[in-house]
Amino acid sequence: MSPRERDEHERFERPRRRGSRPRTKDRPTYDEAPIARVVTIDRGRYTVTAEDGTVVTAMKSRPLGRQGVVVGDEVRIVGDQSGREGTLARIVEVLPRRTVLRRTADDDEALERVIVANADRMVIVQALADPPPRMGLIDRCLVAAFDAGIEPIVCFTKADLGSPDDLLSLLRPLDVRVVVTQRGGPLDELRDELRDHTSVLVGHSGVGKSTLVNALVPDADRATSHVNEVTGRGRHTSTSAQLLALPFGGSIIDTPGIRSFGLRHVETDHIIRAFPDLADVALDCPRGCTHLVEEPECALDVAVAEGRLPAERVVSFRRILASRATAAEY
Ligand SMILES: Nc1nc2c(ncn2[C@@H]2O[C@H](COP(=O)(O)OP(=O)(O)OP(=O)(O)O)[C@@H](O)[C@H]2O)c(=O)[nH]1
Ligand SMILES: [Zn+2]
Repeated sequence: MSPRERDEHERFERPRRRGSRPRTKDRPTYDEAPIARVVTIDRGRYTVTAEDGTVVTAMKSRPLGRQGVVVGDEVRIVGDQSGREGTLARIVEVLPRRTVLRRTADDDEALERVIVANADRMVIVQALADPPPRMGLIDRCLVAAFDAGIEPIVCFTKADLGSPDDLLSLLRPLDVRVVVTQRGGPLDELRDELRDHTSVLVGHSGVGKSTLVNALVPDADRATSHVNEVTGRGRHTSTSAQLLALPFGGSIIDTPGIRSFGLRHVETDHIIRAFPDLADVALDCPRGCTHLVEEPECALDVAVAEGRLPAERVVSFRRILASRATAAEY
């Protein structure tokens, strides 16, 4: 460690008291350490971008303890932030997360894992054919988005191979926005949805995510190889999500690692929040009502019978609720 680095170390590690609201005696504060964003993670090495765009490799430092750091996190870093090859900064603090996308780790495991932090939009990518679209999978992604308070949109790809009409009629009662794309086709509508947002892309292998990402971020490959220069590791060994800045504002987080969304942790209350009209009516439900079709006195049924709610909206909401219980793997 150079003398300059050591100085910086001490400056940030010395506990400081602030004004009238002192922190715990032994806990250092890093309020002046620069903020960076985690763009990808590979075997304990965190690639972060500083506010000026410098790409820095960092590791977790002791003050974090067992706290997780995920892609999309905003962190404070100390140490060498030059980004030069072979240098390593340290992550000393994770800033409060605005959103977290999580999943139950496994069906036989009660653990929840955070996948991505601070996304405010989820793009559910499904091909119209090859591989065939699966409404059940869209439903499960919607549940995950509603649970996390992340606004979902559905992006149907490969429009040259199939028609979106049937799926559109299934989605219409859910009030979810949809864009339809095809390779080489216009992307203006999708760009409008992504601009100035942090969007997490989910979808299984082969749906055309890379094709989309490359069209949206023309230098995505270059950015990836730059990361490789820094970490000295190959892209394909990583199962981490990766955050890419969009040239028109905002960023996207590609998630090759998401193979499944265990959804056992998701509570009905979290889903119904995304359906304000139903939530209003459900205030009249008996205590503990699950709002599922077998509930004898669910207020949603009463409202449908009295013409206060469209039946198809309640049916769609129940399909979403029920999708939590279906197989996690996709
Ligand atoms: N016909 C057609 N094929 C497409 C379209 N978009 C992508 N493809 C093809 O579909 C295949 C999968 O596309 P990718 O972009 O690699 O899909 P991905 O979702 O990134 O898949 P992984 O890389 O395995 O995660 C490739 O052969 C693409 O050329 C499209 O709009 N129409
Ligand atoms: Zn009910």
